[in-house]
Amino acid sequence: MEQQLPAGRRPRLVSSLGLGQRCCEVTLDQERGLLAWRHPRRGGENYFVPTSEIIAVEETELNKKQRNTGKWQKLAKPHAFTVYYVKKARNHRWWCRDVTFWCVDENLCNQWTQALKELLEMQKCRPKQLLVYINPYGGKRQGKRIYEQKVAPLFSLASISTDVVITEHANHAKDNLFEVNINKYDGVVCVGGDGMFSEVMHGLIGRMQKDSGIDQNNPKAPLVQCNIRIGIIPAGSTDCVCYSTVGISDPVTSALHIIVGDSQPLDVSSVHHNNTFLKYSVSLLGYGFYGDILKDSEKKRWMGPMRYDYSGFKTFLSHHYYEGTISFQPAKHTLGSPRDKDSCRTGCYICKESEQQLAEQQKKCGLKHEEDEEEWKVIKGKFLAINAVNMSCACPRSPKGLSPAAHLADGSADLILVRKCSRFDFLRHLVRNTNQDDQFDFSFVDVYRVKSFQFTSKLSEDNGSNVTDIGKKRFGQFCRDHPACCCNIADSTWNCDGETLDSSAIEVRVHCQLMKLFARGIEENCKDEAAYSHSSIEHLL
Ligand SMILES: CCCCCCCCCCCCC/C=C/[C@@H](O)[C@H](COP(=O)(O)O)NC(C)=O
Ligand SMILES: Nc1ncnc2c1ncn2[C@@H]1O[C@H](COP(=O)(O)OP(=O)(O)O)[C@@H](O)[C@H]1O
Ligand SMILES: [Ca+2]
Repeated sequence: MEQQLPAGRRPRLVSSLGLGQRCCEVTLDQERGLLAWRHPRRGGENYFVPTSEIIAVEETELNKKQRNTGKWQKLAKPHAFTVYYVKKARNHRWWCRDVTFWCVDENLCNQWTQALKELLEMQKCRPKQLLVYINPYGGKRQGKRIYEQKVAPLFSLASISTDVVITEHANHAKDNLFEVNINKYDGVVCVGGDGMFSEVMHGLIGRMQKDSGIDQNNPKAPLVQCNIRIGIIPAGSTDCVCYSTVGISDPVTSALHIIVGDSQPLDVSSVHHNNTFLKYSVSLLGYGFYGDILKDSEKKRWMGPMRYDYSGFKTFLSHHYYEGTISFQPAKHTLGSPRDKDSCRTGCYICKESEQQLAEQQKKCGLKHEEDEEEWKVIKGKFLAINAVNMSCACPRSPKGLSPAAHLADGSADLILVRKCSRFDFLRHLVRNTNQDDQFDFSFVDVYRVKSFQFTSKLSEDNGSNVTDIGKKRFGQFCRDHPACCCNIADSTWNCDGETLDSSAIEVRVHCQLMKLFARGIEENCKDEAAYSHSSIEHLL
């Protein structure tokens, strides 16, 4: 073994270790945090693992078969250690892989495990204690099984302790988050869909505001950032928040992002009606099409995730449009636009720029909210859908999302207005949400990047403040003068991250980076990475 100690640098371990039946050179560059080896078989394939992506290191006993076939078998009892690490596969999927190295020198083996364990200790962003909420009824009702079989073993491998709550009713997790000793935890994990995530987020953000004496009912209140990260183990029907922040909805991939302690800030919109707080939203706030789908699908929960296809088809055929006024403040602070060709990726410079602006603003005004005199744009019209998205809203049904260029943490939302058009045209727009074509390239679709907006339906304007009750009573009635015109005189419902809102008149404000997830955004495709790892290993070995 060779130890090089250039002045001011941490050592680098280079050893010839056993791997299976052969020998291979293994390098640990402690300064750069890289573990590398060349596989003696598999065509001499190079392996390159950043220590930030090592899950655990364990001393191991080689089993009898391994021992008997090893070339050192007759010399002495070998000593071995196993490294568990993240293996990146296609489509942003991560696996947990392991490799066992051995040698006859016990000291050498200890030196390796010590060095690796010390490097793992230095990863300060990794969680040690997590609070886990499982919705046993989300999606295909597999939440408990998914957690127990796929996630819990990984957490225990990574020495993470957990307190697990299996929810017994809706709002169980949210209410519980107001009572627990939250400072005990490095993060909260939710196992379920977007609705379950929304519940946990409301618990955490609400708890934060309560502890800081902030009144959530004040739409202008400067909210306190929530530094306890949330991890999402996807086990729901749409899993859009997970898919849009990780690139795939896969429980193992998400568990690994939690273990390595990733952090992804997220914009959160607050939704108010008449100075009353209604909800927060991180993904979709949808009126018209997506609101009607959700409302109809709630009655069909027994169908599982299929309910959205059924209700989607039904809602498409009904072709209702809604009249109303939407006013918004364009987001002038951010560098991007909704028609950009590039999308938000890990380390996104547009989101970083917003983070800097936020820090400067907080330095200047502390928690005080700056009075915002910026212009409002007003649009009146008949809409089939009004969608406000804080992130792309990519999900397995719509792989590039409802707004492919939306950013996770730039302090803005994309407001998509789909005006009244023919069924055929609307279908063309919908289909483009599911393929590579541009869903905004239609005369009846407008998209704006905004930092706040308000909506009032024509019905609320006509009836004054007690609109919601009237709207509810009239739901399902149609314009008497034109029975075939699909003009619905009732209101639609807002779909707020998979939950319905009780009011159609709403006031929405985007809060830049109000919370954080155990994620890193979507990574660029791995081709460049492979080239990088190849050159690095050439240099190392
Ligand atoms: C007739 C053809 C319809 C085609 C539509 C294709 C586009 C589908 C894009 C869906 C974007 C969903 C954004 C996320 C919404 C979730 O918050 C919400 C709740 O998800 P959950 O059930 O809690 O996982 N799901 C739905 C469908 O409203
Ligand atoms: N034990 C429970 N029983 C009934 N509803 C629950 C329970 N736990 C959570 N919920 C609620 O179920 C709703 C949907 O859950 P979610 O996990 O998002 O599944 P899905 O993606 O299928 O909609 C959430 O709004 C959540 O508040
Ligand atoms: Ca955003």
